[in-house]
Amino acid sequence: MTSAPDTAPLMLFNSLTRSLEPFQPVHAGEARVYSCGPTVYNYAHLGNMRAYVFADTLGRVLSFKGYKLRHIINITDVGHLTDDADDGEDKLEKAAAERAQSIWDIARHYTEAFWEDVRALNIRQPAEWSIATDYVPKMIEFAKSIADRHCYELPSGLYFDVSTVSDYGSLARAATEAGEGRIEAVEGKRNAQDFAIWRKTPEGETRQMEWDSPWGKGAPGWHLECSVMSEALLGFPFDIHTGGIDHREIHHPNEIAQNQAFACSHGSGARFWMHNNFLIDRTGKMSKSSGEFLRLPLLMAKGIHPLAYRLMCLQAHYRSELEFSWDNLLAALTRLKRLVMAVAALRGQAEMAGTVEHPRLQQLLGDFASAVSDDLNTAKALTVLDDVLAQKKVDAGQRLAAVAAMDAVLGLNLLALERADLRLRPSSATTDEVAIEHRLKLRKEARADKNFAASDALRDELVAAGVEVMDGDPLGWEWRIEV
Ligand SMILES: Nc1ncnc2c1ncn2[C@@H]1O[C@H](COP(=O)(O)OP(=O)(O)OP(=O)(O)O)[C@@H](O)[C@H]1O
Ligand SMILES: [Zn+2]
Repeated sequence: MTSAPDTAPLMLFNSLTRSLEPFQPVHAGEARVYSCGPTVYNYAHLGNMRAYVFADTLGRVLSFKGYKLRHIINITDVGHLTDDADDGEDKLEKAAAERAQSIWDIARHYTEAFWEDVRALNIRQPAEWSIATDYVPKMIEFAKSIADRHCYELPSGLYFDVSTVSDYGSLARAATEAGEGRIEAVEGKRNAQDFAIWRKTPEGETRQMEWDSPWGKGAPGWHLECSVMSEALLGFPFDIHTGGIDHREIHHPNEIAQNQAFACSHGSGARFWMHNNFLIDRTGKMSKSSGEFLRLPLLMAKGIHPLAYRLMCLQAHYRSELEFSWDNLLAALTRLKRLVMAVAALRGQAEMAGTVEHPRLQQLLGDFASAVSDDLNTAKALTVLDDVLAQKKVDAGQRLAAVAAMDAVLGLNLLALERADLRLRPSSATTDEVAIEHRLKLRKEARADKNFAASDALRDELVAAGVEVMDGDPLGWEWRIEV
């Protein structure tokens, strides 16, 4: 392994100022990052996972730049309504009622499914997964401390008065104009954008999840949760708060308002607010509410390795919309296979990673560092990796060291994967590895006997079972992926 000759300052796009700013840590040598986590009422779709590939890449870049990373991702198991503003029902209560199941079972099931996707995408474990329901007592304390000066009570809950903080909604920019009408008209609200930080259980009803509070039985508001967990685990101000770009409009402005109220001397609570753009498909933003949506396990069932999706994300800039298409994904899979084969070949040539001394490689490491330091330009960084692999004349051990340093940022697991690991069996396949190897052996014998009719028939059988025979390729065969 080696450290990069890295002099480029880390520039990150701050949604607060809509500009690139140099990263200066609040605590010397450390980077504290909070990412809004999934609402666990359903499976995460590929779009949701883009948000965590982005947050993970950011964390990896911060580690690469030498900061000691403390990353928190929360799990929202209460409080997120079917509309991001104050409209609708709690997403988890709704799912539980529809399926006649306990909320706790639903939350556990989807949390575990989410964690599987996280592992499959080689997203590093955060320092903590903070579970919202574990923090309710702290949420009540937080709300109590700001209630007198910033909140008022209505029959439906405790509301935050957004006129009590300066510049409410400046993160969203358009919030004031778009604000009217985007929020359920609750009788007695002082401003259209005021939001519930505590929702009382309506008289005569019981909720599966409810807690006692000074404002009666009820549940916390979603925005309150992230303010409280980020403060409790990272302290105000911390360095970077991340989320999908939809959060720039309501959720994060509301978090900021609460943070301002709680700790007025620390501004918005975080120095940087960073947002990934959407994964879209032909119908627009991929979302759970839209019924059919793509999940990572579906890709795997089709025989596509999950890291091909990670690579597809890295090929685009996190602030650009990324259109999902099977062609795009299959192209990423092909690129991943090439990378894996090239690195496996290097591993075959070098016993172990050496130290990067070759000037060309040092220069490429510098280019890589500049690319990722330029607001996480992973697309460019990937082309630098290609360049390293193309330096056929340079010592393999040194190249391997450079690849290792780069893959620590890209997270493609290039030092461990073999091309055969990418050969995922599609669930539609009607044969297995043992039967395939057996047929290939028979086919080899038939060819040795010059029995080409038999050899062709065996090949056709394999094709019919979803297997491509690759004469001349060391791997010998591959699953055919039909999408
Ligand atoms: N299509 C998308 N592309 C990229 N990020 C997304 C997309 N949709 C949601 N996100 C982000 O995914 C993260 C997790 O979102 P969450 O689980 O709260 O989803 P949701 O809002 O309940 O569902 P929906 O997918 O219907 O919007 C958030 O940071 C959110 O901004
Ligand atoms: Zn949040």
